[in-house]
Amino acid sequence: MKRKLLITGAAGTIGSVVFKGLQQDNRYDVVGADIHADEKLGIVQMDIGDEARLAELTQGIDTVIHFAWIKDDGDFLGKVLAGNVSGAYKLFEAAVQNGVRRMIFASSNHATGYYRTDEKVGPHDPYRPDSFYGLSKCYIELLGRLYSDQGKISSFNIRIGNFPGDDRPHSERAGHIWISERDMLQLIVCCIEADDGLKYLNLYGTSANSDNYYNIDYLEELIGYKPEDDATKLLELAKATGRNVRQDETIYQGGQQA
Ligand SMILES: NC(=O)C1=CN([C@@H]2O[C@H](COP(=O)(O)OP(=O)(O)OC[C@H]3O[C@@H](n4cnc5c(N)ncnc54)[C@H](O)[C@@H]3O)[C@@H](O)[C@H]2O)C=CC1
Ligand SMILES: O=C(O)[C@H]1OC(=O)[C@H](O)[C@@H](O)[C@@H]1O
Repeated sequence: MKRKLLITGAAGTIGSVVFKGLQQDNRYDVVGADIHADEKLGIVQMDIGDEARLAELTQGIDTVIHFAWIKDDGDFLGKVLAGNVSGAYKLFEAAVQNGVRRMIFASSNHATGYYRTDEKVGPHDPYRPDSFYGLSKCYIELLGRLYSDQGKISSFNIRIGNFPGDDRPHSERAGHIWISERDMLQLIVCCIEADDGLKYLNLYGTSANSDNYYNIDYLEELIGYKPEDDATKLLELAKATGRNVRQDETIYQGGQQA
């Protein structure tokens, strides 16, 4: 039987690529949902704050892939807490009520953005959020930890590096954290298909960048993730062909200067 997937934020930069990729994979039946419905693309309407709609959409779902996000870090009490964090809670509740097997959450490199750029960071290093945005990602990761420890759902948090939407790295910083479209799709499939015994996982989502800030090597053995692209090489090529590469090396991995 096909696995039934729900993708939130399916009209967004990453969600649209993943939605299209998974629709073409005959192992899956995919429902794409977003606050901006798109009839042509088959994306249904859903507001992450609407509990009744979430209860409806999570029925019969095997795996939820949660990308929906309101990008406004300036409004901590409103958009961040009352929007994104509360929305994630409502989604988890609906998923658990409907017996969803696994939640894959689009976390971010900014959950640990205050590590220095000369450090190599792995999933067991302590949180070091560099913004309210990063902090809210930590909070939602821990929501997943709680539900997982309670035995209610398997919960994976992918700390995505940089996915700009045109499938190429644009800056020195991206050279350390970028992920290509095909690697993102592969990683999502690996997370969906990972052993049911894996109840909780934090991982960094990047391509095989030669200068990665993060340790991702163990993922091949653990979940079969074998990234094919390397931002460092692509940036060298870009420079050689005269394309502009932003010089934005910073003190901290998340891009903060102080
Ligand atoms: N693009 C990147 O480089 C990175 C993205 N991420 C995370 O990945 C996720 C997706 O990122 P992008 O695709 O870049 O963002 P995006 O802004 O392009 O997509 C977000 C989608 O969520 C939808 N949305 C917003 N509010 C909603 C609501 N109340 N209910 C339902 N849908 C709603 C938007 O309409 C949009 O289609 C986000 O959670 C983001 O924090 C993490 C690290 C890096
Ligand atoms: O750090 C980065 O480059 C990216 O990190 C994120 O978490 C953001 O969602 C994305 O808009 C940034 O571009």
